[in-house]
Amino acid sequence: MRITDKFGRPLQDLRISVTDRCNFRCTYCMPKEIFGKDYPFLPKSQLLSFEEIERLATSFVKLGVKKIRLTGGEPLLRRGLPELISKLSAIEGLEDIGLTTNATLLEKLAGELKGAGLKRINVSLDALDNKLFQSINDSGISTERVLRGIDKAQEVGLHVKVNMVVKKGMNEHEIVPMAKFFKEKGITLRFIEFMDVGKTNGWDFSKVVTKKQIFDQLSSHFKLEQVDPDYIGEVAKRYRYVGSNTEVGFITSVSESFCSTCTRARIAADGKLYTCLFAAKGFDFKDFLRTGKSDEELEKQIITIWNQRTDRYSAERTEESAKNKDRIEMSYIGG
Ligand SMILES: Nc1nc2c(ncn2[C@@H]2O[C@H](COP(=O)(O)OP(=O)(O)OP(=O)(O)O)[C@@H](O)[C@H]2O)c(=O)[nH]1
Ligand SMILES: C[S@@+](CC[C@H](N)C(=O)[O-])C[C@H]1O[C@@H](n2cnc3c(N)ncnc32)[C@H](O)[C@@H]1O
Ligand code: SF4
Ligand code: SF4
Repeated sequence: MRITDKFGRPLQDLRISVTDRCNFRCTYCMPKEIFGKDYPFLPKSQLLSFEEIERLATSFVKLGVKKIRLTGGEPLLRRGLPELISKLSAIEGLEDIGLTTNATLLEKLAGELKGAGLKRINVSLDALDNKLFQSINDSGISTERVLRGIDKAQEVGLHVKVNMVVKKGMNEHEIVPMAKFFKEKGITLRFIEFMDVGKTNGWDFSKVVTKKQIFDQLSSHFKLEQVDPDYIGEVAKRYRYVGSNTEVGFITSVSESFCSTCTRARIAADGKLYTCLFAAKGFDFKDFLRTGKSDEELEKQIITIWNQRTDRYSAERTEESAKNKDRIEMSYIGG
């Protein structure tokens, strides 16, 4: 079945945040001043169980979802995650499962994840320089540990891409070193424009490094050619280093919105369904599932929500909306 929203955009991808906890305190995502020792993270009873996630995912796949991405918080902190991947891998009609992670537990878990049916993984790393990386993640974890996780993932046969958030004054000088390093390794690196997700990360237009600025830096070191998208609605704009098969990508939510082809639904850590990364309100599927609703009722509810969807936050972003509009925090919704 294929369902569409008010702008004719089909429902094709589902991103599921499996925990709101993280062992990093990236300054642009979970600043320590807000997410401190006393921060009220969700108790386990308020997270969807694996059975609940499986049930929801099965309904979404029936309604057209082809791709599921697990995220967080840090998804590898959720105990038994490979078990969830096994359950999701068995859903008929689901073509792709991905995981987005900070990779601190990847060296330990890569084999199990692969064994459970995971094929690809996106690792977040914002700098090679260890001091700088530690000042960004604010948790003392080293670049080396992330790189060991990446090596292990490749060793067990997971396809790896790397995500780098670029923020003015934070890590622009790491753009070229990161590109060189991952080009050598044959790993796709994607540069992400700093986004105004949530209300706690001190976002400001002046701190955004745009795709054009990043591209200009790269162009003085590498020759790049554009690559056509693999499918409509692909998040990253892709380029290839001329003469190789290695790619770089740009995720341009701020300078070039991609809302017109957005096919993504999101289930946050608290079991609420959001139809945009920048939404303020979600529909509580945890409560819905826990009050004994049938699969038919579940599917009807998803259809109703998707049919009413009009989200296009990035396309409409203004200084005013970025400052004042309420929106869910990144660590709940998972990017
Ligand atoms: N504004 C916006 N940003 C998005 C959207 N989807 C993903 N992103 C951002 O893109 C960055 C990379 O996300 P990933 O978790 O690696 O997922 P992906 O890029 O869809 O992964 P692939 O399937 O490998 O292309 C994160 O910062 C996300 O928040 C979207 O629909 N809107
Ligand atoms: C919220 S994290 C969750 C998964 C995992 N903890 C990780 O970092 O990969 C998902 C992605 O969102 C990105 N992200 C977080 N905050 C962001 C922001 N304000 N702007 C752009 N990307 C952001 C992260 O760099 C990461 O690639
Ligand atoms: S970006 Fe990922 S690793 Fe960093 S604080 Fe957010 S959830 Fe944690
Ligand atoms: S801003 Fe919202 S509607 Fe636009 S691409 Fe991102 S998630 Fe989709």
